[in-house]
Amino acid sequence: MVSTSTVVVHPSRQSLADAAAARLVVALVDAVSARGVAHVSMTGGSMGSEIVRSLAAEPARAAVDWSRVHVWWGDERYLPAGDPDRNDTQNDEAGLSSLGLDPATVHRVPGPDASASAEEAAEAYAATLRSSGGGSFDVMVLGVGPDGHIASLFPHHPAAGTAGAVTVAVHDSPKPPPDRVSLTRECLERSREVWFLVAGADKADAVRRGVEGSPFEETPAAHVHGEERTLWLLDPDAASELG
Ligand SMILES: O=C(O)[C@H](O)[C@@H](O)[C@H](O)[C@H](O)COP(=O)(O)O
Repeated sequence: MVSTSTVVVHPSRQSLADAAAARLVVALVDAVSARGVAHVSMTGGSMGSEIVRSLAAEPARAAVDWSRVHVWWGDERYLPAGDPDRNDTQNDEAGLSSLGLDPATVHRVPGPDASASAEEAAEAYAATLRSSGGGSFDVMVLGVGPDGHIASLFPHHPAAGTAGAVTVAVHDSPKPPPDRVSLTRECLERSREVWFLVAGADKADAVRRGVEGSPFEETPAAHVHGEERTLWLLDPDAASELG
């Protein structure tokens, strides 16, 4: 059972980030009170850091028992730990490390300093997902590329259609850097809620295709839904081509 998409347009990029952060606080509080633990998957890209920056400034964040929150990433650039181009590094710099998370439940994808290949890193991340109760997320936060990619699942890319696995190594990514590790589509969908965070006129066509429908090979974002809810959280520019 997958949910239909709900579109929410915010007055600006900043209010999109702020509202998404507030929404995430409530989702995490509810998950911890219902199940004693919360699993959230964060994203790279500009909006991935914007929501973290807003979260770090959100007064209500104090309501979250961060020691019970597991943080994952929908994808990671295959670069050494601490590399400025890694998604987790950029999220750290935006304030992730100031939230009070337990480092043991911040699950970082191994880089070439801790694995022999992106394939080995993907396998290790999958093993962590299996052993840490991940692979079933309360919230899956995803940015969307101008081409309709999500995580590191790119249109017409051989890795995008990977089935029967929760992670995949991606090479020759059309968005640099070329080597990455990504959750697969079926893993992304093991989420109670999927939230697409999208801002900017350059995404308007991808948003239209994502919301109104397009083949997976052309628009992976159109084929990832939450089990309970799928939200397209947009600024006016990103929503500008919706009917
Ligand atoms: O590793 C990455 O590059 C991201 O995970 C990627 O999927 C990103 O979320 C989109 O490309 C949107 O990025 P922007 O919000 O910066 O356009």
